[in-house]
Amino acid sequence: MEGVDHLADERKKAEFNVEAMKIVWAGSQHNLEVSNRISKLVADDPAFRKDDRTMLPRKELFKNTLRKAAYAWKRINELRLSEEEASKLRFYVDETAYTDLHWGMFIPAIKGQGTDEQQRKWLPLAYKMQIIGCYAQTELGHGSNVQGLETTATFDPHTDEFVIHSPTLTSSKWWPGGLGKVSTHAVTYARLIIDGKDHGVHGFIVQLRSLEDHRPLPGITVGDIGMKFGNGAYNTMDNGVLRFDHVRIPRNQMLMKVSQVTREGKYKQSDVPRQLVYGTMVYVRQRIVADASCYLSRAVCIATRYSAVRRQFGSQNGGPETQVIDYKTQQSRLFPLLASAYAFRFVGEWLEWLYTDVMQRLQANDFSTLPEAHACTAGLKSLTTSVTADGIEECRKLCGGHGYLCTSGLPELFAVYVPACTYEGDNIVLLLQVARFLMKTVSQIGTGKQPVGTIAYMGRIEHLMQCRCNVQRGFAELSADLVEAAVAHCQLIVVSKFIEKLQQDIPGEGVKQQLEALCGIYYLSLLHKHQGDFLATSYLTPKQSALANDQLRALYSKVRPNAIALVDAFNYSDHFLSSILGRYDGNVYPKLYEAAWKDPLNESVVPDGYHEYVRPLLKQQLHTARL
Ligand SMILES: CCCCCCCCCCCCCCCCCC(=O)SCCNC(=O)CCNC(=O)[C@H](O)C(C)(C)COP(=O)(O)OP(=O)(O)OC[C@H]1O[C@@H](n2cnc3c(N)ncnc32)[C@H](O)[C@@H]1OP(=O)(O)O
Ligand SMILES: Cc1cc2nc3c(=O)[nH]c(=O)nc-3n(C[C@H](O)[C@H](O)[C@H](O)COP(=O)(O)OP(=O)(O)OC[C@H]3O[C@@H](n4cnc5c(N)ncnc54)[C@H](O)[C@@H]3O)c2cc1C
Repeated sequence: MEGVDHLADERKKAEFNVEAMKIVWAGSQHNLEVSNRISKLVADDPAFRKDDRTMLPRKELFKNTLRKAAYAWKRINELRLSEEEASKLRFYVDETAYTDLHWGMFIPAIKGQGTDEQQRKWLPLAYKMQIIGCYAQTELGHGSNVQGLETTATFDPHTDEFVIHSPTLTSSKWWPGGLGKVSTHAVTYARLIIDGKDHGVHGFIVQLRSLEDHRPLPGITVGDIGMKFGNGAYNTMDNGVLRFDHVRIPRNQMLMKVSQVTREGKYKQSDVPRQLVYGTMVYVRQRIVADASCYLSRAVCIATRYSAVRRQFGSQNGGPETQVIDYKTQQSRLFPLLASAYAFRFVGEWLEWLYTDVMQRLQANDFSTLPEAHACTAGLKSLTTSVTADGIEECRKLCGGHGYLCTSGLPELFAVYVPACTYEGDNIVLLLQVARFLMKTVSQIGTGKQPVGTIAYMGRIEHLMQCRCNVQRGFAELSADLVEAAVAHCQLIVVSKFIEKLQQDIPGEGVKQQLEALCGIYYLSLLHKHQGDFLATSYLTPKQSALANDQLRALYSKVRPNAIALVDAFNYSDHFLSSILGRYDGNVYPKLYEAAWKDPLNESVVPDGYHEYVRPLLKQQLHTARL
């Protein structure tokens, strides 16, 4: 029935102040107010409709994305939205687009690696979208191994230019989002060659297309790399291929904050670590961690609401069947994901703080925390995206058969999210970076250097102090185990940041108690999952392990009556969730039934193709039957 809240009884069970929890989730009262206002703006505007996305053919889908991006930009200007509001608007429009790379990577790359003069020249154009940019690093032959990139930028002292060239097929740029059909410019990563000497990979601003007719400039071959996984999903993005045939750009289009090339062709390195060339990746990894909780919470919200609506078995004396959320097996799969969504929210907040702190230190030429920032952003990006991608798939299974329908919202959510495990650094490659950082720390403990920050605990582990380890020896051989150690290190960061959050003043009746329960579920479910390791290393006795498991089950019971309210606190509109199973009012069955009839296949009773392909078969059977 329309207008009836089928989850009303569930909402009445809540033992905490949901409005106060919304503030905790949003980060502040201000953030909540902005989110409410902007999400309503988007949801109320039919131009931002997205329920047809999985049905559109690629060309139509892509054109539709261009239309939405242009319309969003128009609204941002008409309403004079602040940068914060504009990025919220793009978030609620909820459609991956070339603008993600323009705002998320092209502009940050110029800000982070361009000189003041370069920023003054390029940023105003980019901010007004008078040029549109992408981040062209990955090639057909190399993505993870950035030092292995093959595109060249050769300095020509006669003309004071760089010649950008793709010497091999494998040097073709391959994957950059926004490149395929839209970008006019790209921050392009290429090997700097001066006088025959290779100075490694550097960033260059290269114009790709005419600002008049959008055709590729001479020497440029550019296009889209083709359909990707899933319907709708990431196919709204024009991931591209790009080749350069001796394309000339002025010398001042090399991004020169980290290193410079003079008019005479001298290569100069600033007094800053070379790794700052990778700075944009560190920034985006941090953003991806901050976003992981949004994707996971969205899937968890759908699965939790539907689990309260869905009933299977257990009817007593003709009464209603059991809500599937009451099965302990459902709880043991769902509640750790609910807890992870909150945990990732808080670690994301902390990482944002860490990143800001590192940037401030860099301004003051203090590079001491850069290795930790790299390890934390790389490791947490890997951990949170892996758990989130697996978690979305688990939520689909938690919704049974209906979870497989596109109208559940889960298939597209998974398809759009799962590449996060690969882009911005393959998750295993990133964990190997964390492992390297940990091994380096161990090797330094023996020399008396006291670890600080997220690795301070290593200084308190007795047997590590006796370790004498060489970072390279045995690293490759033991890399699979080291990756496990890196994951455990990142899990520890997440747990400790959750606990630190609980030490803060958290207003609102019952809010802190719910967060304490979720924190317990987060670490006890990890402990349960890895109990073999804890038992094998004698960090736990079998008795302690059993007690921990009892405690975990008790926490599931504690969270159960609050589950719906805990996902309501994410504050997602039905428009944003885009899921019949996750509807706020729980009115699932009539809406599923209604939606089926809207499928294009049901536009005619007899399908296209019947007369060519089905009818002849039936006729043949009639003929055979008569024989
Ligand atoms: C729809 C969903 C959206 C989510 C929304 C998010 C919102 C944001 C908006 C933006 C949207 C973006 C969407 C995403 C698009 C994807 C874009 C890409 O994939 S772009 C392409 C992304 N591509 C990739 O991510 C490629 C991944 N590969 C790499 O990053 C590198 O090749 C490498 C790190 C693996 C190795 O590098 P190599 O040079 O061989 O280095 P060595 O191993 O030899 O180590 C030498 C030393 O360097 C140190 N160090 C290393 N890195 C850093 C750092 N960053 N810093 C500091 N230090 C660093 C290292 O610790 C070591 O130190 P030490 O021990 O000597 O003291
Ligand atoms: C949707 C999407 C959007 C993207 N957007 C952009 C973009 O805007 N700009 C851009 O420049 N790039 C972009 N990329 C490219 C992306 O950054 C790379 O695909 C990513 O960095 C992984 O690199 P790869 O493809 O070379 O993987 P590979 O390195 O070839 O990985 C293949 C396998 O090898 C393993 N492996 C690799 N190296 C090691 C090692 N040292 N030790 C152990 N195992 C290893 C990996 O774990 C993986 O299992 C995008 C990719 C995708 C999927």
